[in-house]
Amino acid sequence: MARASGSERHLLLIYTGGTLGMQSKGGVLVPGPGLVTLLRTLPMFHDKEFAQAQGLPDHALALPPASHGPRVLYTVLECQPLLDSSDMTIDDWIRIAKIIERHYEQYQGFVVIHGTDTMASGASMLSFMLENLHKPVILTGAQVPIRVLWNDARENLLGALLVAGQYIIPEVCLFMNSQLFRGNRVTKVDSQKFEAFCSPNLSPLATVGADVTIAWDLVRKVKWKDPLVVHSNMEHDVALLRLYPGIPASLVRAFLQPPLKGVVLETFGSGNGPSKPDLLQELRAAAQRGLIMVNCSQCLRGSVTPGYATSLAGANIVSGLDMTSEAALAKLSYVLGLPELSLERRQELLAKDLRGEMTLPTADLHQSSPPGSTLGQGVARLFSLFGCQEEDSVQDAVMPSLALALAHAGELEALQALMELGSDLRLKDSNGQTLLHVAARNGRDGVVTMLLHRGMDVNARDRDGLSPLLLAVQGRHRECIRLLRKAGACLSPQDLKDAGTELCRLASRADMEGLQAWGQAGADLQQPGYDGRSALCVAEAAGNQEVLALLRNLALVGPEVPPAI
Ligand SMILES: NC(=O)C[C@H](N)C(=O)O
Repeated sequence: MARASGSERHLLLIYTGGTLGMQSKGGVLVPGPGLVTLLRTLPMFHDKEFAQAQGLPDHALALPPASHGPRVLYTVLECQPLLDSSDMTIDDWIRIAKIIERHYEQYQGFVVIHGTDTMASGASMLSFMLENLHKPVILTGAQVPIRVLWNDARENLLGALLVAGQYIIPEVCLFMNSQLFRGNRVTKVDSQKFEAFCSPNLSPLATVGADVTIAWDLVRKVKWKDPLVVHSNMEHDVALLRLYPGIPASLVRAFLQPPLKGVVLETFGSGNGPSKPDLLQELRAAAQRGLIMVNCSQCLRGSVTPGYATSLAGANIVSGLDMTSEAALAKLSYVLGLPELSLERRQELLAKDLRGEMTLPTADLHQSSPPGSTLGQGVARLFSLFGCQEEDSVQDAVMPSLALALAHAGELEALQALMELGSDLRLKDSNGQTLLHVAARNGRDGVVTMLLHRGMDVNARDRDGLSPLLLAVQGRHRECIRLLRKAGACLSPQDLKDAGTELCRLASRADMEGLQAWGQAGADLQQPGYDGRSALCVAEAAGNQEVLALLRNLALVGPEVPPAI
């Protein structure tokens, strides 16, 4: 695969099965092959013209351009066999982790199409298997197949591709119904509604509406120097046991027998269970045999706490705090799969927050905000997020949008800091506007000065043929016009011609400020408008002495600096 340019990001879309691509056979839904063929025919998933014009290889699909951010290209990898996620096992998730490992350097992000039934388990497993993840891995799926007219498949898939392609959220996530969740925090709560998942103890990492809102303070920080480690040695002999009122001790004993090595006990309320001596005795005996147990509540929200006499204390059970059962089982499988650790060390690891899967009681989530503007704070967060990493993927994906936003807001210092980090000065937004366009359009004198010092092309044109100078004139940003003119900005012959009609319009409205801006930019005040009359004629006909004086004055003084090109 060719290396994507700064304005493109290439993702791997791994299709494992699930309802999203299912077809009806004999009256029931079964995983269906050929998803890529369908995606190629849907304009929202493939911009054929762009692919042809760019000569993209056959395997690459291209999303249509988004309003901002890089173009997302993706390649589909269809797994064999495709599975209903109810048939998936730890080995299937290990296979997915290995696919990601194999293609890790080639792609800037990964989207995994997965059935929703066990997606929370899959996302949890993958989150522990993929240590030091630097790139987004987003699982998505659907409640209704993509081939059905009214479905959630298209929006889920498109949202997952866009988020993975445009933001560096270096976690295993789950995207459904416009929300991006941390993968090991979710659980499926609805078998029918599009809102199938909830993340009971952690807010979404991102929400996609008219805008994409990312909760950067929740996104996990990455140690960029540490390489990805894929843990494929997961323990299979782990299980979940849901307690219920009156559960017999004999049943618990039978369940906890070898080869079981770890169990997640799903307990009542804040981690409670029946305090019958025979039951507690079975738990203690299991712990003595070396069985590792984790206590997770059957409640969706809240945490396990040792507040009651019925809290199963003394049975050597690790508190799962606010973990979901899916995350706890995956964590057990991971921790028990780590080689050569003592039982105590494994229990210690289980009690730690390893992948953001649980909230430690002491965690201070309300750190004081850094000073400065909201945007400045965002940049500070980003800097802390990326630390001293050398990943060019950060520059490719985050920096362009951020730099444009900073130029727009006139955040000079933050923009300079971004430049030091290596942000590309030649970047453009989806309308082909440069940072200089954006700063000039918004009258950001400081940013314009800095960009001119850095040698930006002063006469660059956007897709509509507009230059920074024209945008500064339209905004009547006099200081920007002066700076640009001084740096050699000129109106083109076409600009000069088009200016005739605009000058007449301004003269008829006695818009002194507008006329001054055009005069300062070097417009020819004699230039006739569409009906052959010049601004001077218009002012004379209206008898507006003030406008006449201004126009004559401007005509006498002439353009300040270089003549028009
Ligand atoms: N909505 C779905 O994807 C359900 C399907 N049974 C699966 O998990 O594969």
